[in-house]
Amino acid sequence: MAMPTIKAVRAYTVRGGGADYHDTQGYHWIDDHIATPMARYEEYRQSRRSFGINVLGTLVVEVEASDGTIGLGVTTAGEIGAFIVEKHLSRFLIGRQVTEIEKIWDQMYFATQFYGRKGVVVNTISGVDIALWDLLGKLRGEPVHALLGGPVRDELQFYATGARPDLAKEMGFIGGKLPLLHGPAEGDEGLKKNIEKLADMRSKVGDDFWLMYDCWMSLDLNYSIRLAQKAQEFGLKWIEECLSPDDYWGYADLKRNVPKGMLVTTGEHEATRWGFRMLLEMDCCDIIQPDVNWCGGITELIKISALADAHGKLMVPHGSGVYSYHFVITRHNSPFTEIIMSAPNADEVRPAFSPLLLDEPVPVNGRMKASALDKSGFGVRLNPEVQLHRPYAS
Ligand SMILES: C[C@H](O)[C@H](O)CC(=O)C(=O)O
Ligand SMILES: [Mg+2]
Repeated sequence: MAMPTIKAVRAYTVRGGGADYHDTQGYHWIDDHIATPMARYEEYRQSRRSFGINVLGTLVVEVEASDGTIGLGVTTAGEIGAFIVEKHLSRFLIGRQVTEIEKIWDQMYFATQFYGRKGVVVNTISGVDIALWDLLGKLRGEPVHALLGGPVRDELQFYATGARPDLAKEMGFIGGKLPLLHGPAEGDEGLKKNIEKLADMRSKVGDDFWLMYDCWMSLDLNYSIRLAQKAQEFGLKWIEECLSPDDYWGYADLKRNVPKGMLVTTGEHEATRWGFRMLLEMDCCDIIQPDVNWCGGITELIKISALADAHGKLMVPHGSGVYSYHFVITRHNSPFTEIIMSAPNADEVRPAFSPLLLDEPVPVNGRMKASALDKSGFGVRLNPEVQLHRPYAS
């Protein structure tokens, strides 16, 4: 079957929410005194926005085929990403068959390797890759999950990340992941408060509900082990992203030293098959958590997921809403998935990319039927009311 070719690539930026879920305004639990690597500086401890966690903003990529069909991808990369798409990556797309996804990925990655490999460049590649999968699905009239081999189960199960696991339990989720509030710079007093918070939440949710701590790269090995040991009494299911993503050796040590039964997870700031190969071969964790928006997109996630499977590990993606759902439903080693509670008080379920995308399905009672994903491509569209800016139109 002759497929259309790619006729245009457009990159837009958006402020105030969308893919960059840290790009919030006013009070939001996600910006409220959370432990970070910058919390060693008192002036950056209270708010993550104070050190620029929201500086990138959202990148929207549109890839248009010769028949006018448009594939859409969004990610965290903002204006830098828009520059990379329009000035560098578009040359690997214009005039190509829309089915050339693997070759386009390879060319985007190796052409940017001298200034890329991880971070904002791979976020940007991910956004383009997602738009290509969306376009292919739309042209074939199939959901992306069908292109990936189809569902292996009838529904997705979710845990919720946010400040209120007690409310998440009432909403039907299988677990709640709390942000760790205090890091090593706040000493033993902070450690005590972290444990009190967990104990309080455990008393509210009962014994059978999963509770996890997200440490967002903010700890050192010793603090992580002490936290894990003290948290065991309160049934902490996993301890997440304790250390710098570059400290593979520290993660391997941590995994050997947490209490038996407690899981170590990481990977949301890791990228590509090579980064995840390090985590897997060095036995750094029990669950890897690539973010589809940041790890290289769907094309790279296929490889990362297979590597994890071959190592007997689970792959439970970080965030990325509908882009994760289409993948998770197709893989046995991804038995559940995450939703980050984007409501400021974590008291209601909102679509991950709201208000930027329309038609994104949300879990109901902590679950989502596979049939909710049965639309062409990723089944989402841009909200016409959201203002887009195209800084580098070529
Ligand atoms: C809550 C965490 O600090 C972060 O904002 C989100 C995250 O790491 C996760 O959902 O995982
Ligand atoms: Mg995390």
